[in-house]
Amino acid sequence: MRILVLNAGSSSIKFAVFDGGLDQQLAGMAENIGSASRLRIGDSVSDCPLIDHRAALEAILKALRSRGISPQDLTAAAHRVVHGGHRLTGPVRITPEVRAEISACSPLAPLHNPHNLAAIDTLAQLAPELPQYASFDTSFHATNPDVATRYAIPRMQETRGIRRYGFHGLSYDSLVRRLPQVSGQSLPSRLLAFHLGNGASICAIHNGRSVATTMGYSPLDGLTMGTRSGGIDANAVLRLVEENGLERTKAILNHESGLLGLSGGKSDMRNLMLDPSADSAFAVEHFCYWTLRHAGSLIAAMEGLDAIAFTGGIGENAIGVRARIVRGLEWLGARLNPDANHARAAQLHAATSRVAIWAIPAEEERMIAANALGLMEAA
Ligand SMILES: Nc1ncnc2c1ncn2[C@@H]1O[C@H](COP(=O)(O)OP(=O)(O)O)[C@@H](O)[C@H]1O
Ligand SMILES: CC(=O)OP(=O)(O)O
Ligand SMILES: [Mg+2]
Repeated sequence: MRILVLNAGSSSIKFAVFDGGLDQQLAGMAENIGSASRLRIGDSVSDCPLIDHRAALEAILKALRSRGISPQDLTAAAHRVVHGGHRLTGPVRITPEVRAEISACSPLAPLHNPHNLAAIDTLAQLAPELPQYASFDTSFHATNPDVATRYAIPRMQETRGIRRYGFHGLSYDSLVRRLPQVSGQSLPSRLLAFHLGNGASICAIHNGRSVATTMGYSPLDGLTMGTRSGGIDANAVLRLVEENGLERTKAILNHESGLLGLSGGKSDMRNLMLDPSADSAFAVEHFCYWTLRHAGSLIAAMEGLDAIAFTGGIGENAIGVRARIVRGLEWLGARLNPDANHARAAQLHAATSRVAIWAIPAEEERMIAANALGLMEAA
C-alpha cells in the first residue's frame, strides 16, 4: 500500500508517501514557487527554478520516479482541496461529479483550488486507473453556528453561497488529534489555534469543535498574510474595482498585498525578520497586531481561553513572532518560557502561565492520508 499525498498551498506543494499503517515513507516540498524556489526531499534541498505549480508538480513526480516511485506504483493519491463549498463537507473519492464541484469552487479560492485541480488532472492523465481522494480545508468548520457563518446580507445572497466557510481545517483537525498525544493531557476545553503560514488564520476550538474562525467566504479574510490583505472594508474593495477593474483588483488583494505590500517586496517571514528596514519591521508588527486583534474576537466567541497552539511555517518556527503574540495576551495571564521558545520545544508556557501554550507541527498530509485510508477501508 502506497498513498501519495499532495498538499498544494498558495506558495508551495507539500508531498508525502504513506504506507498502509500510515507510516511516512518519504516527504518533501517545493517551496517559494514562482520566486527563489527550492525542492526539498527528506534532508536534501536543491535550488530549482519552478515558475508555477505545474512545473513544481512535474519536478516532484520526477524526483519520486528517481526514488523508484512512479504514479503506476501507487495504491491511491490523496489531495488537499482548499474549498469544498457547502456540498463537499467531508473526505470523498474523486469522481467526475466531485471534480466538477471542486472546479465550481475555484472562484472562491483562486490561489488554491486551481492548483489542487491541476494536480488531480495531471495524475489522472499519467495513471487513469489510480483512485484519487480529496479532503477539504473547509470541512472542520461545518460545526460553526449560523450566527458565525452568516454575513448580515439579504438571505437571497446567502442561499447563493455568500457566507463564511473558514479554511486550514485539515491543519486544525490534525492539531485536535495531535495535541493530547504531545501534551499527555486531554484536549483543553477552550483552545485558540493559530495556523500561521503564508496563508494565516486563527480558529476558536471549543470542546474539540470549531466554533469560529477568521477566514470567511474565501481565504482572503482575517489576518494579514504573505500576499493577501486580510480583512478590508467591502467599500474599499468596490473603490479598487472602480479604479482598477475586477481582474487587477483580484491580483492586488490576493498577490500584492499583506506582508509583501506593506514591506514593499517581501512576503516571506524569514526574510522579513532578517531585514533591518523600517517597512519590513512595520509589516511584521502589522501581522502580529492584527493577529492579536482577531484573537480577542475569537476568545470572546469561546467566552474565555484555556490554551493556545501555534502551527504552520511561521507558528512553528518564527520565535520572535510567537513571543510578540504571547506578549499581547499577557493580560489574560499567558506567559511564555523564553528558553522553550528558543529551543523550539512543543510546550512553550512558563510554570506561572494561566494559559497553556503549545507549538505543534501542522500534519495536514497525515490527516489527508488517514482520511483516504478510512474511505478505502470502508469501501
Ligand atoms: N525558520 C523560520 N523562521 C521564520 N519564518 C519561517 C521559518 N520557516 C518558515 N517560515 C515562514 O513560514 C511561511 C510559510 O509557511 P507554510 O505553512 O509553509 O506556508 P504555505 O503552506 O501557506 O505555503 C513563510 O512566511 C516562511 O518564511
Ligand atoms: C487556505 C490557505 O490559506 O492555505 P495556505 O496557507 O496553504 O495558503
Ligand atoms: Mg499551508
